[in-house]
Amino acid sequence: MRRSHARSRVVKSSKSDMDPIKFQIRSGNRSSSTYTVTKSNSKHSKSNLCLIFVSIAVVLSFLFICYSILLSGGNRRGLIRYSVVIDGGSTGTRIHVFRYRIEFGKPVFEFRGGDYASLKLHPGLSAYSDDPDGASLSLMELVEFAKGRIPKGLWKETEVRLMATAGMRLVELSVQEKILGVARRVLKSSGFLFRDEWASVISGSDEGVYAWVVANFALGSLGGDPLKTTGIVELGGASAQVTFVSSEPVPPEFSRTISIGNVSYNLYSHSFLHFGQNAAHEKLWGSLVSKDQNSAVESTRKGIFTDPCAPKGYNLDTIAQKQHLSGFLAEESKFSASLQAGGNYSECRSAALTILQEGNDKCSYQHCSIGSSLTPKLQGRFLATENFFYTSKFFGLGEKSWLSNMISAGEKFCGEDWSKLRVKDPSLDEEDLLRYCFSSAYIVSLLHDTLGVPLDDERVKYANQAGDNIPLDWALGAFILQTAAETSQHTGSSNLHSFYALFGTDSNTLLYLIGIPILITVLVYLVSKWRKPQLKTIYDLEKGRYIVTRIR
Ligand SMILES: Nc1nc2c(ncn2[C@@H]2O[C@H](COP(=O)(O)OP(=O)(O)OP(=O)(O)O)[C@@H](O)[C@H]2O)c(=O)[nH]1
Ligand SMILES: [Ca+2]
Repeated sequence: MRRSHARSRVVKSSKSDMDPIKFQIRSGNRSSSTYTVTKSNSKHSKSNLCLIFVSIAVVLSFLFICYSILLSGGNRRGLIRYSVVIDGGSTGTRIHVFRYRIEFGKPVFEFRGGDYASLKLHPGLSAYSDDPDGASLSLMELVEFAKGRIPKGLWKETEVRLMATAGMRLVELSVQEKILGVARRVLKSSGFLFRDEWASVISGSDEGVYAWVVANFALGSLGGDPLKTTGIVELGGASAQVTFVSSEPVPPEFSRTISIGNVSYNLYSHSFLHFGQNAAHEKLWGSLVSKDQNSAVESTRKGIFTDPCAPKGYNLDTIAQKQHLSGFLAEESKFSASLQAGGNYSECRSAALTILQEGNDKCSYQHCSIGSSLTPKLQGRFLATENFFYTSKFFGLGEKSWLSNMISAGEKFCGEDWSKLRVKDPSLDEEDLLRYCFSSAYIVSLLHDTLGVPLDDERVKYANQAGDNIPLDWALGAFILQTAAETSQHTGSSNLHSFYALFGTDSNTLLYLIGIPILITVLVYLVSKWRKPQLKTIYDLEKGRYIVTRIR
């Protein structure tokens, strides 16, 4: 844009060899004048340009890294995972919520504080045999408990599994499927990651292996020398489990092999269904009131049966009624007997042994221990969990010689008058208090009379947690095995883990390693922009003189 015969001169600023861009501006009635806007010279502009590119590139890479971390669930969250296991037990259903980290491709478990929470609701799933839909209420309450402990953004990648045990094994298959169907509906709509096959009744052998895994994880022997591992013997409500590394040959139906890292463990693992403490006690009562010829105890007078495992003065009518109503009695044996409390520990112990040996006559091995199953001679150290722990704690038994002290504690408790026992423990539910007489006899009969553990054997200790207060609950073992297997599958493919491996795993480190260089670059760039303004001199025709002006 330019006016005729106007003079236009272009003066290059002596100060810099910049290429001029010329244009004329008409301002009002004043004659136009020519300004020279000069581009910065190529050298200066090149350095600014590459500075701009560098800072943009670095800022973009920083954003990409943040984005990829967020995409994988956020920095700390990208390292954090959750998992949920529901234990469908005979006396109750317990949900376990686990939080863990992936570090260098390996899962890191803590099982305390915010890393672990559990809630148990009564009754167990098998109690809903007549009303399977009723099971949904307690399952939904358990799911809400878990949701309250997992960030909503992670629900869809959090796996939930329901594993039912002895209580459900005792229920007919068709009823099991109905109850599992209800559970699957609830878990499918929970918002967590769930597949139908993740709700099932697990085998007793699996339950024993999982209990063995958490015990040895807690003791730090998982992954080490098989002969330095610790066995478990677990006295549940409906079943009892025995799992340990056996150097004796083990028939295939009792043999389990698991590998941790490059170590293989050849385990004996078996769950004795119906031989849990509550189931065995029910069996005792059933044999007392039925006319069953091999009843655990003889009747004193016609129709009057004495229960040696009930302290004198305890009213057994409710128990007898319940046995009768629960159909525990064989059809042909009409309910005619009445029960009276005998309170005699040694008779109770021999009644317990009779129950433990039920089925021995059908033994197909060279020798059977419990029922018609084989148990190799126990070797190495053992942790005795669940009812072994609860009853030992109730009697205040120390670790030392706890098994032999169980006898004297049981003799005292069973022989005491019921009214005195009630006064001593008024807060306890009557049936729970009553169970301690049978339990003290059943424990000695199971470990010593049946499995051959010497009364003063210090290799067997009772416990319900180990190591760093890790609960000895088989559900934790199931979670450990499941997570370790999944993580080792995924580690290879996830470059994010190698990213963390490179930059370490702590979010602060990431921040420093990436954030500071960015900051420096941006500061350098900004300072460079704010350095003293680039000035240039131009000749103003109108004013007829040189003026100094700044480049934008
Ligand atoms: N005395 C006492 N017994 C308990 C306590 N908690 C659980 N038990 C008993 O310990 C046994 C096993 O506990 P859980 O594994 O929670 O019971 P469960 O899973 O419903 O039973 P199973 O299906 O046989 O494993 C059962 O006989 C319970 O009655 C407790 O606090 N005190
Ligand atoms: Ca259990």
